[in-house]
Amino acid sequence: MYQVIQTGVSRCGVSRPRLTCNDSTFHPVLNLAEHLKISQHDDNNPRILITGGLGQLGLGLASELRQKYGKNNVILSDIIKPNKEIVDNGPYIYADILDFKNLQELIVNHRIDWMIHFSALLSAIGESNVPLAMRVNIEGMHNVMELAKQYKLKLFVPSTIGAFGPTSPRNPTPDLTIQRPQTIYGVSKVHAELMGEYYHHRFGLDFRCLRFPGIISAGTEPGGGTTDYACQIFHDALTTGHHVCFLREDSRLPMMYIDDCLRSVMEILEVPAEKLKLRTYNIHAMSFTPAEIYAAVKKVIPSLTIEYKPDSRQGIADTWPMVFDDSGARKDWGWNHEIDIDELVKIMLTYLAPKYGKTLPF
Ligand SMILES: NC(=O)c1ccc[n+]([C@@H]2O[C@H](COP(=O)([O-])OP(=O)(O)OC[C@H]3O[C@@H](n4cnc5c(N)ncnc54)[C@H](O)[C@@H]3O)[C@@H](O)[C@H]2O)c1
Ligand SMILES: C[C@@H](O)[C@H](N)C(=O)O
Repeated sequence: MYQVIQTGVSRCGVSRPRLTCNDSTFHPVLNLAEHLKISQHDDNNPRILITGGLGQLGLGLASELRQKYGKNNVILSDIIKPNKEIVDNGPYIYADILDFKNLQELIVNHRIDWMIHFSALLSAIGESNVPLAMRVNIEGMHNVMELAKQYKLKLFVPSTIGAFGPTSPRNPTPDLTIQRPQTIYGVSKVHAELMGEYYHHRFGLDFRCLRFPGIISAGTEPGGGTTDYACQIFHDALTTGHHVCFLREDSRLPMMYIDDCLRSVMEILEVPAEKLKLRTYNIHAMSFTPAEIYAAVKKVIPSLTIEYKPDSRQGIADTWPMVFDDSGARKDWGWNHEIDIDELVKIMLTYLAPKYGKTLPF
């Protein structure tokens, strides 16, 4: 009855097996809906589907959205098998963004109103498998955008500092400027920005896009990007006491704590359309180098040591913005970050210390 096929990738780019069923009486969507009771939507709130929801950002966003719009109105999806906690916390469903018909079925059966499109291969993983990155980041995004147009969904797609390249002004980088990225990740994100804006002007799609800095979180792992060192240094500070950094000490990049990032998504989803002068905005919080974050962590954990062993990710970082100009977002819809570098260090270490059985001096 069941067979194993290979499909898509996990967040680390490895092919994952998936079970399919060849029994024609078995209906995966309806049976799962019945099982999870996800057809019982709460009130008149929007019904929201998150793609790629088991990565660094999706779980946190689902939690915020569920608090605001109701648990059963927010459906997490991915191609990864969820653990029990994820399933207990609200509706979760399998959705491969390369499968147009399946996505269409989900949107119809669950009467989806908004879509948050998180599925992607990030910068470093994308360079290690360019054909797959093209499929997931470009073909998958086409599927999502076309369905959002057909079913008149509000669509949020994140972009990134990686959507800029060596010919862009890097300090600061404005909303509208030269964009000639040199990674497949960046190329696919510029394509998503342009397609979303085209669909908005041509078909009236309510497309909203924020360019995120490198996102730093403790509760979820980063998915294979160029900014991942800025998460890893906190784990190393509390375990081995030594961090091997894959970027040079002076590589300045824009960064943001996950709470600010998730709040930015919650806010942009609700901004009245007439306030949006752009459909793609930069958002900024802080900007630091490995040497600066090392010094900030070392203030709390003086025994921490670091060595710099730049690898292929250095070549990517060298082409990215150092500081984002997000004055457009601040002016048009009131964006404001809350967490700076010292606060970030305090939050990350406070969150992670119990996990590693450590006590902190504050
Ligand atoms: N995390 C950051 O620092 C950052 C910064 C800028 C922009 N973004 C963007 O935000 C979004 C979410 O980022 P993240 O850090 O959570 O990414 P992540 O790599 O942690 O998660 C991406 C998810 O996409 C899923 N995926 C891969 N192929 C798929 C497919 N065929 N169908 C469905 N899902 C598939 C993966 O299983 C994974 O769970 C991405 O679009 C990313 O480009 C993230
Ligand atoms: C910056 C962002 O898009 C991601 N963290 C990456 O490094 O690829």
